Formats: sequence, C-alpha cells, structure tokens
Amino acid sequence: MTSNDTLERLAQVIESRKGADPDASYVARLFHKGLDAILKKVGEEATETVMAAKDGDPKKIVYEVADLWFHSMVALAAFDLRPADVLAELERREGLSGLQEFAQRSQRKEGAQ
Ligand SMILES: N=c1c2ncn([C@@H]3O[C@H](COP(=O)(O)OP(=O)(O)OP(=O)(O)O)[C@@H](O)[C@H]3O)c2ncn1[C@@H]1O[C@H](COP(=O)(O)O)[C@@H](O)[C@H]1O
Repeated sequence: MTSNDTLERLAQVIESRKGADPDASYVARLFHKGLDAILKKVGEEATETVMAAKDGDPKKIVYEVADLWFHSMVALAAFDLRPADVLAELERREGLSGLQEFAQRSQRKEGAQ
C-alpha cells in the first residue's frame, strides 16, 4: 500500500461526505458550514504546525501536519480538486531547483513589463 493510496482513500471519504448529515460526520459538518469555516481550520492548523515546530517535539509536529493535510484536503475537495492534482504539480516540479524556478519567474515578470 502506498501513501498515495492513503490520500486517495481519504479523498474518497471526504467526497462522500458532501451533502451527508452534519450531525453524523465532522467533514459533512465542515462542508455544511461552508468555505470560510474550512479555510479557518486550514489557517488554525497551519498555526498549530508552526507552534509544534517551535516546540521541536517530533510527535506533535507529525500530529499537527496530519491535521493540516487533512483540512487542506477538505479545502481541495470544496473546489472539486483531489490529492492527485497536487501530486501532479509536485511531479511537474521534480528536478527543477526552487532557485531556477524563481529565476524563470522573475524573467517572465520582466518580459511582461
Ligand atoms: N483525518 C481526519 C481528521 N483529522 C482531524 N480531524 C478532526 O478535526 C477536528 C478539529 O481538530 P482541532 O485540532 O481543531 O481540535 P478541536 O477538537 O477543535 O480542539 P482544539 O485542538 O481546538 O483543542 C477534530 O475534531 C479532529 O477529530 C479529523 N476528522 C476526520 N478525519 C478523517 O476523515 C474521515 C471522515 O470523518 P467524518 O466525516 O467525521 O466521518 C475519518 O474517517 C478520518 O479518516
């Protein structure tokens, strides 16, 4: 079993919660509350990840990043996007140095001016 399978399985569960009973499911409740509530959770979990990293406790960091990934996946689902879309973008970037990509972006900006 690969980690891609885990993400895809979770994405399917998240998708199945659209329109489900908000009293029976946390994800259904988030969808029911709407995009602002979902994005608020993403922001909170990002902050909690930073705090865990500042504490330097590896277990806490993994726990908070799991919360962040999970809520980010709910946000993706709100836009009918899937983990495969993000993985495809990461694959596209594979082997392209961040510095190289930044230089290309700067050149494009200069060309546009
Ligand atoms: N991976 C998760 C997952 N990660 C975190 N959470 C929930 O996210 C909620 C918010 O987390 P917070 O850190 O904000 O905790 P909190 O309870 O608000 O409390 P504080 O941290 O503020 O003190 C908690 O209730 C967690 O249980 C999750 N809820 C669901 N899933 C997955 O989603 C599936 C569907 O869940 P349901 O829709 O509830 O059936 C589950 O089977 C899981 O696989």
